[in-house]
Amino acid sequence: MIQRFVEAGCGCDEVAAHLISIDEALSRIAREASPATGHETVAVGSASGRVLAQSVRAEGHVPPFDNAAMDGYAIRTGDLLGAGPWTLPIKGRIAAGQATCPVFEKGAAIQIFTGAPMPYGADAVVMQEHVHRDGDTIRVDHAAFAGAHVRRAGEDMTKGQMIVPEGRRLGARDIAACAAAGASRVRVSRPVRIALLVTGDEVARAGTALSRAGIRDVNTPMLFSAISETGGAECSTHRGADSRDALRAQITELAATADLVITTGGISVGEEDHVKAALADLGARIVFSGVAVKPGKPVSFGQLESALWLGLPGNPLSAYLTWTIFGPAILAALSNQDDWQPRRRFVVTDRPLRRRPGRCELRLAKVAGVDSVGRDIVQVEDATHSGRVAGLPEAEGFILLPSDTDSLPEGALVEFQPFCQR
Ligand SMILES: Nc1nc2c(c(=O)[nH]1)N[C@H]1C(S)=C(S)[C@@H](COP(=O)(O)OP(=O)(O)OC[C@H]3O[C@@H](n4cnc5c(N)ncnc54)[C@H](O)[C@@H]3O)O[C@H]1N2
Ligand code: MOO
Repeated sequence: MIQRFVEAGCGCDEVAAHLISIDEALSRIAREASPATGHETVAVGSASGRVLAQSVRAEGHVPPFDNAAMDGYAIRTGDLLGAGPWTLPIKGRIAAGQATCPVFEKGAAIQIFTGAPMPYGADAVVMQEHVHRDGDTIRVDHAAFAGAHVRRAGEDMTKGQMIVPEGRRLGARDIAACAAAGASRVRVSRPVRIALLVTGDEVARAGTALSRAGIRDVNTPMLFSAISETGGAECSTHRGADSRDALRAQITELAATADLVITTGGISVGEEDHVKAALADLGARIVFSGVAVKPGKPVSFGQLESALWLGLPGNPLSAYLTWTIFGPAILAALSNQDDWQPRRRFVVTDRPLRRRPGRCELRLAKVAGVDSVGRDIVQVEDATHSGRVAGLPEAEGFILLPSDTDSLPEGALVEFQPFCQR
């Protein structure tokens, strides 16, 4: 196993000692965020992204009965004794879904189709390609072993077997197993209620004309989509004004019903950055304010009454990357998901890298090959620009350059976090 050689995000920033590491911020989130209460029962087909609140066990054996794995003929291997070939009369036909089966007669065969129940007395299926059929008889040239092409009752799941444990955020693979186990409805945590408040007077609503100093709103659709990708949340979107009084009123209203209020923008040090001041006015408890990460330094987290608050920077790449690092951790805590952890792995760089040390730097990256010992080689951007998003569609994730690293040779081992985490 490869050991982590430097804690990701550790160390101090060159300008602000109050910045904490990514890992410290994640552990504060885990410590401070507790589950939003409430469960509900939903159809298994609609449960993608929801967190299971009650383990799913197999309600019966799966498959429930012995059945044919191939289209062919159900036979009794005891009838194929001595040297072949053997000729057997066909005495009946069983299709998948056919509940009443013809009685199997010793020395005979029943035509059978994939998924059809095995007739009592038969112990193997000979594929139709492996017999010569002539009217109502088949000629079998090769002996079959007992159990050939038969799927045994319970070979996939046995009655009562634990299939998906409580605390799992469900994806298609879990849903497949739940459905097979007979769980047509599942008990899940209620959706996390998120209010997304995007601030900035310069940010134009989608579909409106840009003023001379206006820019397109990236954060609203980007974060709404990122939240949907994780799943298990209902997200309302709101526009925030660049005014402390207005923000105070808006945040108060949103925090009254949301489990999590996410703000973007307005958390840096400028005179026009009013989000933190508004939260301070409201008596919010700040769990952290500033992380030694580049981009995304101002990212902040706290609690206001019963709602959590995640303050993301306005710069879209900063907002996206900090959401990717911290958002799923917060959603995991709120929805009682217990299998969440950052899925970082070690990869090697495709080129030498130089940078100014200070904060843990995130650089967009994509896997571009494999080295001679099987490690993924990632193609890394030369620099991180917090306001640029044109590189996002091609990126598969980002590497984390440790805070005290100023240069790395080509082929250096670095941590990589893929996008699309649940
Ligand atoms: N004097 C200093 N200035 C800044 C510092 C600092 O330490 N000292 N930190 C810089 C860093 S790092 C970041 S990150 C930003 C964070 O600023 P805010 O979170 O307060 O964000 P805003 O100032 O509101 O916006 C930053 C940038 O992003 C654009 N933006 C905002 N919202 C959207 C949106 N919905 N869609 C697209 N683009 C958006 C906004 O127009 C600004 O250009 O502060 C630095 N400054
Ligand atoms: O920390 Mo900021 O996100 O670099 O622009």
